[in-house]
Amino acid sequence: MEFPAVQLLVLHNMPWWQTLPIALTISIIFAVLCFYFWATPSVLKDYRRRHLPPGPKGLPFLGNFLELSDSEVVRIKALTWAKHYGEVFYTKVGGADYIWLSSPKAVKQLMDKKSSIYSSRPPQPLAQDVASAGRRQLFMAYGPRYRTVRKISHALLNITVSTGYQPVQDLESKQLMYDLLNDPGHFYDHNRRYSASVIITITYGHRIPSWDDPLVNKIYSVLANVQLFATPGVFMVDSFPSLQYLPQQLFGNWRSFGEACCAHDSAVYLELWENLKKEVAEGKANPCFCKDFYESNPEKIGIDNLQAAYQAGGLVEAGSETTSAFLNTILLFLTLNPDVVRKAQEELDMVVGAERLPTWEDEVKLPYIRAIIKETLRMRPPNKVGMHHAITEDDWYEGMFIPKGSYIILNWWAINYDPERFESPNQFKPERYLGYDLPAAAYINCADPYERDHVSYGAGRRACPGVHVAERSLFINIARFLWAFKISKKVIDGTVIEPVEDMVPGWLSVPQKFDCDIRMRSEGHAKVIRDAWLDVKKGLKDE
Ligand code: HEM
Repeated sequence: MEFPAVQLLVLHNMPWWQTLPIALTISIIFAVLCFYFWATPSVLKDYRRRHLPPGPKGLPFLGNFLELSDSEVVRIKALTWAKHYGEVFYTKVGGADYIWLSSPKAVKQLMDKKSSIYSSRPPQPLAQDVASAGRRQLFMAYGPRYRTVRKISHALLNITVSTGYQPVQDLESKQLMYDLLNDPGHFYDHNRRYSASVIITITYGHRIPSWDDPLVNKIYSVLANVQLFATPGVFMVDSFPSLQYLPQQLFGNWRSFGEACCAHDSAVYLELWENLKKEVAEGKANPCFCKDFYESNPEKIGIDNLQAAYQAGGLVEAGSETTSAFLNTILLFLTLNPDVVRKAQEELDMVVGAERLPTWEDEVKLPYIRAIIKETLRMRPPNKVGMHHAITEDDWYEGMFIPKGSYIILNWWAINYDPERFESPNQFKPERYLGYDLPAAAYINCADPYERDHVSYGAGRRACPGVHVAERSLFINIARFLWAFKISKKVIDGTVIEPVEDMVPGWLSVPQKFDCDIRMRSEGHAKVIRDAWLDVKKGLKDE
């Protein structure tokens, strides 16, 4: 036990300048420990934390960061932990508490019924404060500004207004079928063009007639930024928000990166917004959300120019890649499941016949098509992690303490894959949804949480306001696609090419490009598609 004493003696005999590095090291360790204890809640500071939900033990300082930082494996962990620890479990990243809601009941009781305190978003110094200049609705904390932007998006996307967008979706869907007929090899980008064109027409009043349109490049360059800075684990600062107070050089220069993203994204959105204002001034603006929004004088309700630009651009972000990812995922699952294609075509032939395209009026008579869409949403929720909300007050659930400020995660991988509700959950079986006669939007509000079809449109006050637009796009295109085309695995020189089933790296569940073979069912079907598109095209003044 004489070691410390010997050390002290040695230090004592050293000239003072030689003790400096040791003193510096000790000070840094002391400062880091003080910072950690200041930033990290503990049972010592709050005894109620003894009642936190159960969960996997994490490492000191890091908590469960390492297990949660790879977005490709989080969903597997999320499922395993839900099985092991139950419907509400706890993980930790640095000083942040993560509460995972893994049953329909917990989601209903907390996110839906107590939505006034479960509807914020966690702090994201990079993704929201710096890279989005605090203005992206999707990442915005609950508060007066959020309530204003939410009101705007709901006014634009509620069920009545959304019905008014059907002619836009009908027209774009006719072009999509025509493009698939003439160039089936590029189906992936045709679906993306469709989705971008619908939401850009609704928002800015301009179509995207081709995937090479320069506007698409601009918008997708913004989406690429979002995909990068929103992916958990890529930048430490959004997992450990208190790191924002330390020099950014220690953490990948996150601030400079965020500022560069913000400069780029703001320039894209401001240019679109300023062009729109000019069109309105010159009396040339087409009817669209931005025109009505600008004419309503957004400054009057506290929306500055940049917020207005992000409000419009944010809709395009939220509505384009999500919709096209699902269209492409459905085609992937159809390629892998020829029996499903056969059953869907039997239904379509019986209800629609071969002489005309399916329309929205057919939807109630096409339960199998609706079931295909629900089954895809169940199997591939829109992101790989789960949807993060944040709680703004302390709360309790069945004897478990939920501290204010916790990340509340809608664990859709566990809920949508629960074998008790969905037998053989890894199998694509649309039949399980026969009898679910309502659209997804109606199930979001159903009183019995176990009657909900899936949770892939979120929950509570943050649930997707674009659900009506999204569901109409998925229905009309999948019904028309299956009515018109055969789809199967590609065969080259007698060899069957298995389609890639993986998703692209990043946060969102976007399928990778994959091979499949798409052909017309008959010349009669091809003629209906050609006539439908050429007829609509005649009326388009911009082409
Ligand atoms: C299949 C397509 C889509 C899916 C699966 C989807 C799903 C989601 C989910 C899960 C959320 C977050 C919910 C939560 O935090 O609990 C969300 C938010 C949002 N979605 Fe969608 N969405 C889709 C399409 C659309 C479309 C087409 C639009 C616009 C036309 C849209 C607009 C929005 C907006 C504005 C938000 C932010 C809501 C907020 O934080 O207040 N979405 N969506």
